[in-house]
Amino acid sequence: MALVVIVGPPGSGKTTVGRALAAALDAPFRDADADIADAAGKPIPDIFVDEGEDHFRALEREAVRRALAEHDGVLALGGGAVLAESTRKLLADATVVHLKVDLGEAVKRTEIDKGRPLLQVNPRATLRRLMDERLPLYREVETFAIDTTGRDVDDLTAEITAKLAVRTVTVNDAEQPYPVLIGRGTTDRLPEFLGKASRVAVLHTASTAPLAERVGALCPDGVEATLMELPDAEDGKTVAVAEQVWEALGAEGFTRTDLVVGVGGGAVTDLAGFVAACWLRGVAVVHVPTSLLGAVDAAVGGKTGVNTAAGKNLVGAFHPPRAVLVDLDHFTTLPRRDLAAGLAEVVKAGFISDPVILDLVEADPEAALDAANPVVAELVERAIAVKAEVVGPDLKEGGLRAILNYGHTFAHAIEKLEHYRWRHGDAVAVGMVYAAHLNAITGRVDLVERTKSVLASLGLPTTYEAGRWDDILKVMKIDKKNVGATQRFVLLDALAEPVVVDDVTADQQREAYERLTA
Ligand SMILES: NC(=O)c1ccc[n+]([C@@H]2O[C@H](COP(=O)([O-])OP(=O)(O)OC[C@H]3O[C@@H](n4cnc5c(N)ncnc54)[C@H](O)[C@@H]3O)[C@@H](O)[C@H]2O)c1
Ligand SMILES: O=C(O)C(=O)C[C@@H](O)[C@H](O)[C@H](O)COP(=O)(O)O
Repeated sequence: MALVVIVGPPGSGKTTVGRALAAALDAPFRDADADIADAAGKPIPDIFVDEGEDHFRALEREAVRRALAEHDGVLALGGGAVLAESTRKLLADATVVHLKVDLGEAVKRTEIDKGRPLLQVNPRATLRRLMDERLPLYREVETFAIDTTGRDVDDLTAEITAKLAVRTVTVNDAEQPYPVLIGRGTTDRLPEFLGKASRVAVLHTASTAPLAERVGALCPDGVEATLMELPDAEDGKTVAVAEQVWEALGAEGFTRTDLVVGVGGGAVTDLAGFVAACWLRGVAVVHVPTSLLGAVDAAVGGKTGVNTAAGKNLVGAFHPPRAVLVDLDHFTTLPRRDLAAGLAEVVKAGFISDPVILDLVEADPEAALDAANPVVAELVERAIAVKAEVVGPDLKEGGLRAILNYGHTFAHAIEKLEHYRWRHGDAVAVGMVYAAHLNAITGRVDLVERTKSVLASLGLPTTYEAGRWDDILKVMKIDKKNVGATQRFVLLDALAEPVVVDDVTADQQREAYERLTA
């Protein structure tokens, strides 16, 4: 395992929690204070008495340097170890857990311990001074912080273990690479991505209001969070709603260094990204997707936009986020139908690039529909990895990115004809069946049955109303992929071999519709 370092003030529980964490991770535990005492051949209070604090700090720097180089497991540092700049530099690349505790509880936890030389006289005042002095240094080195006040060791260990399991996919955007954090509790990492913001606009809907409150509360003193509630789903993805948000930003005096945070499904993150792209010609946006679809698709890649009378997503901008915090805990409140809709885009990633996704879903569709099942984490990470590989080199859809539109030509037509009342993922599911028929009709690959069966196993629709071909064709003719009057489709030459083609005839298109609706 990789090294995990525990820091924090006296009484925060570094040794106790460190030991429990090591046991939970089945990894060795090491205590830097014990190393110092071993090296000196006497207990730490005796070092303070005999040689003084400066000598102790020199021993500590060396003990920590050695432990960081040698140890592979959990390492607890003494409370003052971060005072050394050389130690803080060494911690820059490590995973550092900062244990916090409030003063009253720290006093209680330390008062019976006579092994703490700095706390022998006036412990409360001394602890307060040490905590005030060292807090900025713990913050400087922390990967994340956990408040231990009033909590038991098992509870703390479970939270730290979950936070350590966070995976990061980096989107190598040409202008500014950005991280997509995937795991449980990633929402709490927001403070790392505030930059120089003194104002944060948290955009959300009624369904994500409690979470938006929590996100606002993560902003430290000096950073003012304003919550802005949007109409739900596609009703929020309009120019009129964007304009209301811009007016609110103006009233707040929102500047170029301030930050927009989108907390919600794909509709919220699309709107939040669009608002951020246009305000002052571009301010930073961080996405906290709360739907599966938002996490695996909408929040990643920098496509932002609104719907207009002309069609779906026809007005928008490419505006990559500063970071995406995919918190798997949020999916547990998603209705099954919305989980399934998100899985439609996951399955799309399987067909265009990563067939292991299809194998996983086919092996156990019910597990894929259970937000608490570990397979969901794997599916999410795989789908995001597919998206990151595509949008990194091609933000503006100059070529490769079009493959992400597999199934979407027909899907966007359904969405428009249904006045955006269909779930996006449902429409994409039907669109992929249409694309599968086109693959077969144009002599490429026959994945029709596999497509229908994997989607149906998730409870997704695989067919559409008959008798609407003329309306559908009309909408497909204004698809964004088209070049002039030439329609372009994303098809598959084989599984995971997508291709963008411009020679699908009118008869083939109609035939695919007939087969879809038969
Ligand atoms: N920008 C892109 O690259 C991209 C990619 C895919 C989709 N999209 C867009 O994303 C939108 C679809 O996203 P969506 O499927 O998330 O729809 P959505 O945002 O409308 O959310 C679906 C429903 O789930 C609710 N919801 C969200 N999170 C919840 C939670 N944790 N618990 C309970 N309810 C919750 C919402 O309030 C909403 O009612 C479409 O507008 C689509 O065009 C954009
Ligand atoms: O990110 C992309 O590029 C995609 O095409 C992802 C699609 O899954 C997504 O539905 C996107 O909203 C479609 O974009 P659009 O440009 O076709 O509106």
